[in-house]
Formats: sequence, structure tokens, C-alpha cells
Amino acid sequence: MSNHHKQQRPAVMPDMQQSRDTRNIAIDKVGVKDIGYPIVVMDKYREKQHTVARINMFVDLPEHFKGTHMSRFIEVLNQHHAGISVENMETILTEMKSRLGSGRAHLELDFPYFIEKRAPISGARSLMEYQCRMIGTQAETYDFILEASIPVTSLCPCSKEISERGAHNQRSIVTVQIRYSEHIWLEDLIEWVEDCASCPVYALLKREDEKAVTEQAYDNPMFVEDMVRAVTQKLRSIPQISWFKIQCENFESIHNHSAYAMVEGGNN
Ligand SMILES: Nc1nc2c(ncn2[C@@H]2O[C@H](COP(=O)(O)OP(=O)(O)OP(=O)(O)O)[C@@H](O)[C@H]2O)c(=O)[nH]1
Repeated sequence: MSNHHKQQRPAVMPDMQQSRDTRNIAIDKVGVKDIGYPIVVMDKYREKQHTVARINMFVDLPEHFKGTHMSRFIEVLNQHHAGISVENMETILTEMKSRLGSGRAHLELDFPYFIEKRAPISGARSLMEYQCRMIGTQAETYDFILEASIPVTSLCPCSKEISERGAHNQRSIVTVQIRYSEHIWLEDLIEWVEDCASCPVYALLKREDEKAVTEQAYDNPMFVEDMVRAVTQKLRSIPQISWFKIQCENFESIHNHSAYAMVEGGNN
């Protein structure tokens, strides 16, 4: 290491963060946002998947402090650089609380997750990217939410009914958040949602597959309401899921706006 890196910090430096604020306003979340960082996600078929997350780390700040200690968030993160994953989220949150002296810590990992899919007829393999998120909060107790955004095809039942030919169809994004009592694989959660759509989407389709997905969507018309209801029924049937929030956005092909629906519920 060069001498430059070994320089000592001057003996006395003012610590602005520790000074008092007199406005009597506590802050709900303060910290660092959008840090790019490698993480490891448990993979149902390959044990582990290495990916890169955008990370948000926040704590609460009592009213009397001027500022939080931004550098300590990164220090906590760096202590776990070898394996940030769902298993040590609780540990990281506990360390954030203790290093920052806060009552509440919040950690969000937003990352692409890849699953190999096979085209429906040709069986051609391809990797699909799903945007996923893990949201952990540690206050008196630990709370964990798993989120996946799943692109699917939706085909409009009204359009099919009233039109002499065709039906408008589009790509939709179903965003599912769950709390669970026993581990749920991202692979399973994603498959449950894809099974509810007019048709799944794929990264790679040959002509015979394209015909199959076109006809599958036509045979399974779905309003945005049908999508969130179908996913609700599915998640209600999974006993480990204690809470869910299901959102669906259809990027309408006949409008320059989206159709949207949301259901939040629980199994208890
Ligand atoms: N609280 C706060 N810090 C900020 C902000 N923007 C930049 N910083 C910087 O975050 C750094 C401070 O982090 P600290 O963790 O307090 O640094 P430190 O006092 O050297 O570290 P400790 O000794 O662990 O407290 C400084 O460089 C600040 O200027 C801000 O909006 N709020």
C-alpha cells in the first residue's frame, strides 16, 4: 500500500453529524441509495447465482441529531462483501442498527435474476431476466419481503369478443411481493405467476413456438383484473405465504397508457 493510503486522520476534526438539530423533527429513513454491489442469491437448480444489486440502506434518525454517519453504511456492507444474501440480511440489519445507533434499519436489494426457460414447442433454451427485490427491515422484530417482477402476455377478452378478427394483446408486468414463513424459491414464485397469465414470455422463440404462444394467449384472454385475481387465488393456496401484494400493469397496445390493478391480502 502506498504512503498516500496510510495517511493518518488529523487529531481533531469537527463532527457535524453529531451536532444538535433543534427543529424537533425525527427522520424516518436516511442513508445511502443506489449502491452497485455484488450479491449471491440462492438458486433452486444451481445452488447459487451471482448477480449485481442496486442497494439502498437506511436507518431512522432521532430529532436531536443533525446527521447520520453515511460512511458507516458502506463499512457494514464491505464487511459482508464475500456474500451478501438473504441469509445474512438480518445480521447486516442488526449491524446497521448498532453501528448507526438507530432503532430501525432498512435494506433493499434490487437485482436481476436469471432463469433458464425452454420454448414451448421447440424446447430451445434461453435465459430470462426477472427484476427482483429483497426488502429487509429490523426494528423490534425482523421483517422480510421478497419481490419479483414478471413480464407476461395479456390478451383482452373484450377485444376478442367484439372483434371480427384478432384481439389486442400486450406485454404486462406482474409485480408480486410476499412475506412467508418458510423459504419460497424465486423460481416457484415466478412460475406460479406465469401460469396465471394469458401466456408467459420467453427470450427465445422459434416459428413453431411463436404460433403456440399466439394461440395460447388467444385461448386465455385476461383483463388486468383477471390477472391479479388469478395470482391471488394461487398465492392463497400456498400456506407458507402469510402476506402478498400483487400488482399488474398492462402496457396497452391500443392506448398510450397502461391498465393497472392491485390486490393486497394475507393467508391468516
Ligand atoms: N449525514 C450526511 N453526511 C453526508 C451527506 N452528504 C455527504 N456526507 C458525507 O458523509 C461523510 C461522513 O460520514 P461519517 O460516517 O460521519 O464519517 P466519519 O465521521 O469520518 O466516520 P465515523 O468516525 O465513523 O463517524 C462525510 O464525508 C459527509 O460529508 C449528507 O447529506 N448527510
